[in-house]
Amino acid sequence: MDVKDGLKDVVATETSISRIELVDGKAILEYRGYDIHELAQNSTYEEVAYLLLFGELPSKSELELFTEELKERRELPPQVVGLLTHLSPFSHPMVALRTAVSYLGTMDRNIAYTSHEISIEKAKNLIAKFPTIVAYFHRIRMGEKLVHPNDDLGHAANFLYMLHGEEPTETMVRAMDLDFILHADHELNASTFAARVAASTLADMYACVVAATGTLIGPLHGGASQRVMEMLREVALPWRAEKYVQEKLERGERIMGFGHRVYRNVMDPRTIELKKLAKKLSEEKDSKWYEISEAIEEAVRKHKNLLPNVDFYSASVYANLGIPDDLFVNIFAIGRISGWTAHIIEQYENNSLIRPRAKYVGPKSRKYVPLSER
Ligand SMILES: CC(=O)SCCNC(=O)CCNC(=O)[C@H](O)C(C)(C)COP(=O)(O)OP(=O)(O)OC[C@H]1O[C@@H](n2cnc3c(N)ncnc32)[C@H](O)[C@@H]1OP(=O)(O)O
Ligand SMILES: O=C([O-])CC(=O)C(=O)O
Repeated sequence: MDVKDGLKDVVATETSISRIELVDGKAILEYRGYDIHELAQNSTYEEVAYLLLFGELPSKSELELFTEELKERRELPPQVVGLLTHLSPFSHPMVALRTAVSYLGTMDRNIAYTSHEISIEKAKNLIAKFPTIVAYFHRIRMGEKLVHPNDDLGHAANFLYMLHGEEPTETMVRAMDLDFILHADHELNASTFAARVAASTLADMYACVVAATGTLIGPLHGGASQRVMEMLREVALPWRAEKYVQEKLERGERIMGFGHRVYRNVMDPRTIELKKLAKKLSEEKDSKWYEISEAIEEAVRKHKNLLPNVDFYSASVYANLGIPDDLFVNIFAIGRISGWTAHIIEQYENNSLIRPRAKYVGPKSRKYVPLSER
């Protein structure tokens, strides 16, 4: 039996949602056939979420309808708000998010149905409610009054408004929107795979999304950006980056926000966009985080020849958007929920139970010893 540790390079399914291809030392990332750089430049998160769910870019009227539908679904049932107020304020916001998702499932009479129409309804509901859950939990734990969704604002602007309690600037809105677009999908990453494993048993969509959120929080996946921010704070000054990196590598420790299972020695196309965004925000807000990030990037390239991944420059972007460190992974989830739900639907519609084999390496054929003789 051949074992592929971590399923490295194993092609486990077919998908028409996103494509990653490495060509001549460059990476291509496309959502439904559209290049990520073009989407980053021209699109909005609502449009990208529609594209991921339905496979095509929406017409003007389709986009207007979809945007309206999301707005109508933003508010949380009072029971979910009640749940959030009962959680420990010390709970990680990602744990609160997955708990709220699970609770939403208890309120859905159609929970067990996996038909296309019903699944699309659930997906719209989750995409619309994710920002509200995150913003509400944050305000509740801080002892602040809830700021309800504002129908005059788009998805990204409304999230920042609910979080901070004031309307964000044009630059902040564009930055948040772009960040959501860049995080919306990424082929068979660990959290999407977890969602698809759950979906392959025909488990309900809430269960699949709980599996995905539970997987994203890990520091080797979406949880890395929070650790990147801890590192930026620890380094504190750009000139200290090189020594910090060198010593960390000498101790055999990993530098968070670097390395990638698929983009090995190839720049993640999202990092290119996020770095530009981080630079732009640093010019308008605090330049410190970007400058430290650049110094760390240079040092890691020099001492380990590793490239930054999507989580690296996200950290300085979020810091300049006034987002607390422990909400970083939730921001990732707000973007990724469209991709997760699209993958869950794709799995339901072309399903085969995901159940690989394991090579057994423990002791074999042992004789049972009665308790009294042990
Ligand atoms: C959204 C996302 O999920 S993006 C990834 C976010 N995660 C992180 O940023 C955490 C830090 N990065 C990592 O731990 C890894 O790069 C992963 C988990 C992302 C990918 O890991 P894998 O594909 O399994 O690569 P693997 O762990 O085999 O590493 C290959 C080599 O690079 C090294 N390496 C990989 N990433 C790092 C890192 N961040 N810091 C230091 N060394 C690293 C490994 O030590 C190993 O070196 P060696 O060959 O000298 O032993
Ligand atoms: O694809 C991966 O392994 C991790 C990643 O970059 C993502 O989920 O965005």
